[in-house]
Amino acid sequence: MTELKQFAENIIIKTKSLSLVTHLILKPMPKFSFLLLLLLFNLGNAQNTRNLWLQYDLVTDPVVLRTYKEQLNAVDIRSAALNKQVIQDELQTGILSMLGKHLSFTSSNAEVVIAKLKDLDANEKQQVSKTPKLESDGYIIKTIPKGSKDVILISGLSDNSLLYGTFHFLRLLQLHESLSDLDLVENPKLSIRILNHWDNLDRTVERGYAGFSIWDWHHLPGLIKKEYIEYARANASIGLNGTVLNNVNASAYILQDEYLDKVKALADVFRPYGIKVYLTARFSAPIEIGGLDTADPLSSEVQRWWKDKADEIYNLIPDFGGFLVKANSEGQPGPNNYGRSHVEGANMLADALAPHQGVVMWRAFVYSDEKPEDRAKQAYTEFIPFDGEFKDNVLLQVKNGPIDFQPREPFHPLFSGMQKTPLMMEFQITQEYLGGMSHLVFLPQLFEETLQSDTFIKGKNSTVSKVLVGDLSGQKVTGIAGVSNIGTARNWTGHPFAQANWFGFGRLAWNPDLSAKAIAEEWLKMTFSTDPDFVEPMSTLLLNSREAVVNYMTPLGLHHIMAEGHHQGPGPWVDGLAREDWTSVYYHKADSLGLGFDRTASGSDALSQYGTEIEKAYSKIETTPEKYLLWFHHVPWDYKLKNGHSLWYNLARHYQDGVLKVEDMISTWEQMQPYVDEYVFRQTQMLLNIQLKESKWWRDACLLYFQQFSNMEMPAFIPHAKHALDYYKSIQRPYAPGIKPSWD
Ligand SMILES: CO[C@H]1[C@H](O)[C@@H](O)[C@H](O)O[C@@H]1C(=O)O
Repeated sequence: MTELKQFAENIIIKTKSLSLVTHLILKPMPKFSFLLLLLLFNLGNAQNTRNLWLQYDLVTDPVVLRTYKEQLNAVDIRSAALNKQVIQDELQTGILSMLGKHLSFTSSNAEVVIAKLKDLDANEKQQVSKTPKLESDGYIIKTIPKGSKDVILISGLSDNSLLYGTFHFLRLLQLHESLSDLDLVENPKLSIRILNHWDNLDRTVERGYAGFSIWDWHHLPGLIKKEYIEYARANASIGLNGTVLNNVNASAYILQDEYLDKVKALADVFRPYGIKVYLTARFSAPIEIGGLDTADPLSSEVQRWWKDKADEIYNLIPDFGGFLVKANSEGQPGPNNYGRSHVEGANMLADALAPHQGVVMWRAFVYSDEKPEDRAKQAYTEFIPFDGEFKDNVLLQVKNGPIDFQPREPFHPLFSGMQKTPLMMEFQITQEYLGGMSHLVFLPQLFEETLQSDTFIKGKNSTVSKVLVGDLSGQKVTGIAGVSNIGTARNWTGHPFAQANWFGFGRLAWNPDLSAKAIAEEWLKMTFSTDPDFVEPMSTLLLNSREAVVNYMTPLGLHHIMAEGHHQGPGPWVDGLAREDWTSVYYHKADSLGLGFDRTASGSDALSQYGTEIEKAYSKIETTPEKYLLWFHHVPWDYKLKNGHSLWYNLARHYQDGVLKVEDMISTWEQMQPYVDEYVFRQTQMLLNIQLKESKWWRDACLLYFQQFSNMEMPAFIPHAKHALDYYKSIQRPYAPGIKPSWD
């Protein structure tokens, strides 16, 4: 009976969502109900992908399990009025699930003490007196002697710091790390760590591939869904502290009273998890919902309207974070509509929020209807003249690259150029240009590449990450935003591996210098298994996945050759059918001489926006890193790259390597069945096969399209090129004017 009970306990514990059920029914349960439960749930090796990285799997190594069980019996949560319950519940759920035992929460004899620095006793205070300075969200986890035994102290300055410390502590157990002699100090390097939801009020999600918006506006504020709590918990566990609820292509209605009540309900749910709510503000709201006939930022009635609106919001939500704004880009209204500048627009909103300590996150993604000579230059050209003119509570939110969330872009030149303005990074977690929910791409690799790029603004090693955290400019408000990939999909993100990108974004938001490798290992262990036979091959798979997608979509610096509108699948032959002048050649410039966009002084001169070191290095083909070659240069088809082969040969090689990498991913995954649940195994297997098909589609379509310009033989390693040709002919769309495919 004891064994059966243990067995049932383990299985039930594995279904984390049922841990409360376990709590209530295990002890008094008679024998037959165990069997019934087993039959009912028949859970086997059940990962519940809704639990994300908070699986809290039972520790299977008997030595580790025994040690943890001995070490953890009682916890003393001394402070944290606001989120004390959240901390206690998380510890109980985590420990019950991982160790199969209940913790008691008591002040006597506890092995773990969770308390703000000010609530420590004299002995504890003395033990931590030499710890480095803590920021408000920072924490320490330190083993200190107390009487005859060791106590683990989790401490910090604020309520939230204790929450973050608790999640870190639980992570140590998830990763099977030792709990002896702990001496950890963590400070977040960025103050605003935020998700941007591109969620519309009708619950569609712009560029969302994981179902509908999780915000059920219709039933709010009356119905508080469990998802809201799980969402906040997941974000808190990785250190995120804010969320913008609505799309940057905004509806003004979210600012109406009726919606603000709904927003308040969400803010109330998120507060104990340290998550602040922000909203996108539509610049023309004073007209659309305020009854004014202008939204001119210099009009006093418009200024009054925004001040009153801010007061109204803060009255409901005292810790409201502020506004995100997309202005004068892709048809959105903005100050330019009234002949005013971005600074005049942003500062007007900043004034309205300042009395409440709110911030304005003004987006630098300006993409005008006028055809610019080179879209990559536009944001820099428009914003540099305003450097230093924004109010203190304005941050300029800049996409990682100068075009638009491509599989690979050089960093945005505003990160080196705009030195007197607080800059926020904007990454896209949803995979708009990276295969939607069908492709497995581990984005922390992409994020790391941007964050560790050298801007050279204060000499070598002036990385983008240092710019962001304020080390180089001394900027006080700092931040990072990630465009969310979350939706109503049962596993939150559609592709089960897209959860890793949400997780990875959060971890990098806390510390932009973490390595993608460390993040991959953490996520795999927390989500699936700590077995090295799983973690090692799978982290290699994750870390190779980003280069695979770059290769089969846009190798060697190619960009924006995706199909028009939806951006899924290849479309080098057309971009914007309605715009004759914006046909394919705009981005890749393929012609009989070569391929690539000349952004040097002989071309659009976008390169000069990067400062002298980079300009000097990249102005010549020979000294430009090959990964950015076609971003900056128009390269002759027969130009010999470093390996001695022509551009054309190398292009084909990259496309083919991308496909081969996906084949490798499939064969690695086939070996992983024992470590993951059946459904996740099959789902990922099917998705990888779709990815393989689409990688070939990309390869064949792009190579065949470019071949008509290169006029060179398809290298022999490209299989079935002739079949692909038939396929391509069947899907091809109109060409750039004057260009005829060679097979016609
Ligand atoms: C929200 O609009 C998006 C648009 O869907 C997307 O295609 C482009 O990447 O960028 C825009 C932006 O970032 O504003």
